[in-house]
Amino acid sequence: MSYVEIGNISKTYNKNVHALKEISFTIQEGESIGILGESGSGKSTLAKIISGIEPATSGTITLASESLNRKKRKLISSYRKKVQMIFQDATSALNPRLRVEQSIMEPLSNYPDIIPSYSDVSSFSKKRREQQIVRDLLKMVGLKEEMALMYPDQLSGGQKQRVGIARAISLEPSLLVCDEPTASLDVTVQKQILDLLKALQNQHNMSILFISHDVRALYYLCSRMIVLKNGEMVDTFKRDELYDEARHPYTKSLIQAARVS
Ligand SMILES: Nc1ncnc2c1ncn2[C@@H]1O[C@H](COP(=O)(O)OP(=O)(O)OP(=O)(O)O)[C@@H](O)[C@H]1O
Repeated sequence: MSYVEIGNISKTYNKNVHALKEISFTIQEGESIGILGESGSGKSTLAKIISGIEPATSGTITLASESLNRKKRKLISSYRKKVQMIFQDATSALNPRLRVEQSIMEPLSNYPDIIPSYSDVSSFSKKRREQQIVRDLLKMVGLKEEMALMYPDQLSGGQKQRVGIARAISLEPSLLVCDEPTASLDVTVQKQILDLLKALQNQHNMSILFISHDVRALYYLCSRMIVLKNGEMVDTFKRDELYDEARHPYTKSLIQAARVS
């Protein structure tokens, strides 16, 4: 059975904007799936629905055989712990008044019972435990320990995105939803972030849903891709089928656009 099952998800805004129409697909444990589509195709809407941030108008989401039932707060809370999201704009995703260490600890403070498996902290006092967890997470995302005390405006775009990733993986999610996390970064930093996501995915056997309009980023990271156009799923294929003749004309036009840009 698939780890995540998305069944006929539709989303309508203001009664007449059909942002998503009957989207269905599955994600296996440890798999990285790419969602490709131009601006307005429904990518962010899908990301928010799968992350549990926004409700779908209709359809179902199942994670490890458990349905996302938005009417039951306990289920929503357990779902949100397992599915974390990182955003395109790392600056607005971080509270400017919080130090890096506070931002990183924020999600874990909502789940005080969790002792993360990446830190051996069970016998520590609360303060020492938090310091050690922050230290371990900073290391995992390739940031120096000293950065724990900095504020977001003292960090580069790539460093902020790494802090966002540290926050997101702090709860050891099974699924990480990444909504264009590299779009506002320069090319070399983009590659570093993609490499970081790849490494974390391998270390933690995490599934990744990576949303982008950048065919090259998806090709680099994802083993399977889904193409959205005007809220509809028009194509789906494995990574090595990207350049096949059988691709939907819309997919071909996105590939062509990536070649010339
Ligand atoms: N809160 C909202 N209220 C009304 N319409 C919305 C809302 N959010 C999104 N939409 C509409 O839904 C459609 C899909 O938007 P969405 O942001 O999901 O696209 P996208 O593929 O992520 O675009 P981009 O790449 O530009 O971020 C668009 O027509 C958009 O205007």
